[in-house]
Amino acid sequence: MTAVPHLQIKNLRAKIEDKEILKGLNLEIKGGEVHAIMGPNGTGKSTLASTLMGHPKYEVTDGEVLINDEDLLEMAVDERARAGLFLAMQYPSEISGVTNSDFLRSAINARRGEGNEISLMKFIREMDKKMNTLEMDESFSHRYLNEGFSGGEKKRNEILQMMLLEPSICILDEIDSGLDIDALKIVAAGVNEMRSADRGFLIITHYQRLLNYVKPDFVHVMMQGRIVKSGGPELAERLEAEGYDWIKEELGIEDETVNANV
Ligand SMILES: Nc1ncnc2c1ncn2[C@@H]1O[C@H](COP(=O)(O)OP(=O)(O)OP(=O)(O)O)[C@@H](O)[C@H]1O
Repeated sequence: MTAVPHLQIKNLRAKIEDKEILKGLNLEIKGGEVHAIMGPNGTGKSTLASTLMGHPKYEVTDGEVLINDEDLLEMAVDERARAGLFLAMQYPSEISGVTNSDFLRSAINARRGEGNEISLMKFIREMDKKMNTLEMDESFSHRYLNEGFSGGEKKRNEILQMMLLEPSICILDEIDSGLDIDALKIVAAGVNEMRSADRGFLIITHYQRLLNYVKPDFVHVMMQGRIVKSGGPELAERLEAEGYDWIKEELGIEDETVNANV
């Protein structure tokens, strides 16, 4: 029996160009759980996602992150992916000259390792199946990665990648932005299909509407580079209805921007 995946973030601090963005963030995600993070613009949500994935522009200055009890921060980006971490990016990159299917197959094989590559037939079958679920036209498999994709098509493609890679800890950074209502439901169905006891999710979003379709177990509010409040789905409903002022008042926060607390 494989152990339940587990991500532990302890007192994480990170900076970019001498500006501290993450200021002692704590969070724990286990397999089977869906966590949502909401928070005002510029409070460090994407920084958290990129820091966890190992983007070199962020420097970790303190704290610890463990994935299945192993030190995530010591791992190179590809090792993090192999350890089961996945990030669906807020702004996916375009790569001209590399077809979507070549990219996806390389990513799967890199994860599976030498000698354990997926056969071409199996890959095509899997990709077709997942593209069907996401209602993506077959042409997206041979178009260059994200090149000319609309905002919503890029987001669907990120979820396609997640479905094919089958990671154990999935970070979805504003996967709902740019999606029309039908696309939102399709993407949410893709995420829900992936929910299992073997997989945990961290969903970064500004809007309750995604959480109507992907029901979170925990909702966290991030301000000034750390989690300042946690609750259940009712917290997201209150944020949608009332915004963030009540939390700032409750916690005595005068300015929610990260600069205010440097
Ligand atoms: N290269 C950089 N130099 C200076 N500051 C930066 C740099 N990159 C990011 N930042 C700052 O880091 C802060 C956190 O940005 P981040 O994208 O993590 O916020 P966010 O909570 O995801 O915001 P949003 O909700 O708008 O997506 C912002 O104030 C941003 O301007």
